[in-house]
Amino acid sequence: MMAQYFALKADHQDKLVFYRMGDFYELFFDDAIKAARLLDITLTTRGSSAGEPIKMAGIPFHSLEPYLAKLVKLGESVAICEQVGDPATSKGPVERKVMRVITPGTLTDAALLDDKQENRLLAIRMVRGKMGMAWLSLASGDFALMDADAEKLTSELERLRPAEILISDEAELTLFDQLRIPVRRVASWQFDAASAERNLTRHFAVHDLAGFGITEPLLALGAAGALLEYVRSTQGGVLPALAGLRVESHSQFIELDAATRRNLEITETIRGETAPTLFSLLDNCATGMGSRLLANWLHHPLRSHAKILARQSAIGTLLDAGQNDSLYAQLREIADIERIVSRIALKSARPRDLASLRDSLRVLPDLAAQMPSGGLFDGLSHAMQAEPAIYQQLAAAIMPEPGVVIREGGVIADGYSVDLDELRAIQNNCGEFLTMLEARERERTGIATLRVEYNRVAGFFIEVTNSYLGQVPDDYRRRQTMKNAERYITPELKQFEEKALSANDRALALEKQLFEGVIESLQAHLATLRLAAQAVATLDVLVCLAQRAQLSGYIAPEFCDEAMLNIAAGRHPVVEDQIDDFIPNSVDFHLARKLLLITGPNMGGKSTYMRQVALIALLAHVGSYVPATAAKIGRLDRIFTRIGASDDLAGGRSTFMVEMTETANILNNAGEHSLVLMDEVGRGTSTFDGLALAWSIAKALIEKNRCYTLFATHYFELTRLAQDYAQVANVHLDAVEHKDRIVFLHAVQEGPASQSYGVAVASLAGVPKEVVRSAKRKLQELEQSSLSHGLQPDLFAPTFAPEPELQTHPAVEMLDRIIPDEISAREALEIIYKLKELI
Ligand SMILES: Nc1ncnc2c1ncn2[C@@H]1O[C@H](COP(=O)(O)OP(=O)(O)OP(=O)(O)O)[C@@H](O)[C@H]1O
Repeated sequence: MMAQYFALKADHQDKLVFYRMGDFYELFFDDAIKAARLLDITLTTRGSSAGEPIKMAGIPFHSLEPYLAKLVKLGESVAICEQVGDPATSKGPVERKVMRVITPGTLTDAALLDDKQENRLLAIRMVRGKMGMAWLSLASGDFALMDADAEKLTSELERLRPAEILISDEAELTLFDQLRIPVRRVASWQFDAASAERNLTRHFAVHDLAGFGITEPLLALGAAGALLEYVRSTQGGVLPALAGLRVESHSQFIELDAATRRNLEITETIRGETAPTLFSLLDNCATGMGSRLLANWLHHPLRSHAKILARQSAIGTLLDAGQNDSLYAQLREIADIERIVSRIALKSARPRDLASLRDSLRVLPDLAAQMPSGGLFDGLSHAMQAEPAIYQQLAAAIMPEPGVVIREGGVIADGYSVDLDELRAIQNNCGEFLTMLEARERERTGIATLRVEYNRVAGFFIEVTNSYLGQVPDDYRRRQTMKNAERYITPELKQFEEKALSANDRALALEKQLFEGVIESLQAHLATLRLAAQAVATLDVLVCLAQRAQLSGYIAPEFCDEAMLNIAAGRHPVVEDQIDDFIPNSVDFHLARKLLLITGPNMGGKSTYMRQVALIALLAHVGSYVPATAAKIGRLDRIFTRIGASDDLAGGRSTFMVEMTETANILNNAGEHSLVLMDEVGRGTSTFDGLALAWSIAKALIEKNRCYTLFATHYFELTRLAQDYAQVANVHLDAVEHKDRIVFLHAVQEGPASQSYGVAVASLAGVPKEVVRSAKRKLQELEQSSLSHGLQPDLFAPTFAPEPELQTHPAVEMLDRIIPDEISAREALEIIYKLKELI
């Protein structure tokens, strides 16, 4: 048996092998040690191998799923090895085979998947500063490719949040080893683009991939090849039918780098929790498909105004129609068609999947009829009217409430197959037949005590007590002799016995075959069903956004081509949901006003204000309504944020290093259509360093990047930038003393903050009066001296006075004029003397 185990394990070195032995799955050797630790199960030993006791740990077969769920969450992969031979008849160990391979990125099982999250497998191929990415969500069938610059790796990982990553065994691992995502290395030849292209054209049965938008060589094709090979290996050697192939490009979406996705707390808080986030606030979707699509939309704000407006006007239509509650109620009745369809494609759908699909398809025409018309809705309605034949077939084939597993039967509806009905009738009518036979035989033979019975040993028989043996007819064949009676069988009873005993087995086998037939016939409709699923998800998200717009008083933002970002009385969607009196604030950016320096006390609301601007811009580009009274937005291509101090200790970078890396990314990439949020940049280092950096960074953003910038700072000295640059404006948040407490006003006002709040806060916090008094005196002194010397004279003037024009040194000028090939050695020497004099 161990030899069999070693042979199987050899093919699954990097996975935990669950080896079925009777009612248990056992793990051996290192797998056992690991599983015992991860699953908190007992580690034992049994027998020995190479003189060492064999380490072993096991779990009962019926509690497999929760253990799998736990392992997959921890990023482990599992190969499940079942007994496929019959223990009763096999000589030596029962034949075993790996029947299922479960890896974090290739899950399709409803029990192991998170309803609200896409589960993606991502393959990456890096070549000289570029990377090709291919990702597939096996549970939804979404398959996409993209080429990008290799430096976008972190932001892409943050955007796609894969559950598992494949890289070539030659790739540099350092890029990935800090990740908490399981990374699997596969042979580099699997990343071959040419064979991937051939495989894909064959898979989709197309001449070339131009129809998918692939007209030139893509690095991502190689990644797709490795990805599909891996998927094939986890799915028993068969590649499931893929829904299609998309090629994404950065230019479609507003770019958000990794830090920005985290800082804006789109689907995860900075601390890694799932709420409160923008997604947790907005997600009131009726279906898991809707929730996943909403998360996807939030991470992929669109650049195309036309596409945004299509979504926005659909939300407007829903608001006008006022039927959101009833649409929502209908959507609640729809199952996760998207995932069911993928399980159908993988041929792993269960009976209840088909029942849920049938029940959902029944609702769809009503839903389509109830939906408003025009715009996006026409396409959605069309997609929802999946061919009625699919519903009819499922309705005819599947029982209203089918059994959980096909092996136990009770799945195929009565009336679907004559043969099955007959087999079932035999089982159901067994008792009736026996009573009827008994009555008839009693009458025929005149033996009143004749009995027709069944037991497991003898099967069916007619029992006649010894005293009546003389009356037994000729067609009775003796089957068994008892003490006081004889047991007989007749040809009729024999025939019945055969039918009855095998009816159950045959019915189960036939049900399985019919069920597989239904799954097979659905293969032709996968695309239609997927479109229907997408349409439901889209409607769900639109209804959800419309409901939020109504509930929280959001408005439709306007878009234009001028350079502007104007939000009137905007609110932070998440913060406003959590507190009672949120103070709305406006923002107004245009060509002549591109950087806002925000000053104000701690807790004044600076971060909230900045984030709300970014979140409103983001929501607007998702197509949603936004929390404001009016908004007008010009072209936007990227959103960057540098907010808060977050240590990346695991990554070995200090707070300040993280801050500067993020800042460098902004300075290198922000353009005039970008929105940049800078929160207290420079505070991670000494005051002078920090101030100097903050100043230069702000200057670069104004002069070079020319982006829309919200720049919050505690360095009051920076407010002077407004005097130097017309595009800079100071705004501030204020706090006032009220009785014995400090009240934050949270309203953004023009001009720099007054500096005195620090002392006021100190006083309110109970700092002794004499210290406060002395601080006030010192403050006055400092203010006086800065007034007489100009702001920050000794600190700043030397560093930040405009740098004098560089004058070229005469020696350099002279050198510049020399043409070395045209001078003699003697002239050269003379020149050296002259140069010497010039220095
Ligand atoms: N516009 C607002 N209306 C009402 N309350 C607000 C508003 N803005 C912020 N707040 C409240 O003030 C708290 C502090 O806000 P925020 O973190 O934005 O301050 P901050 O100025 O960035 O502070 P720090 O400088 O310490 O980071 C928030 O948690 C929120 O409760």
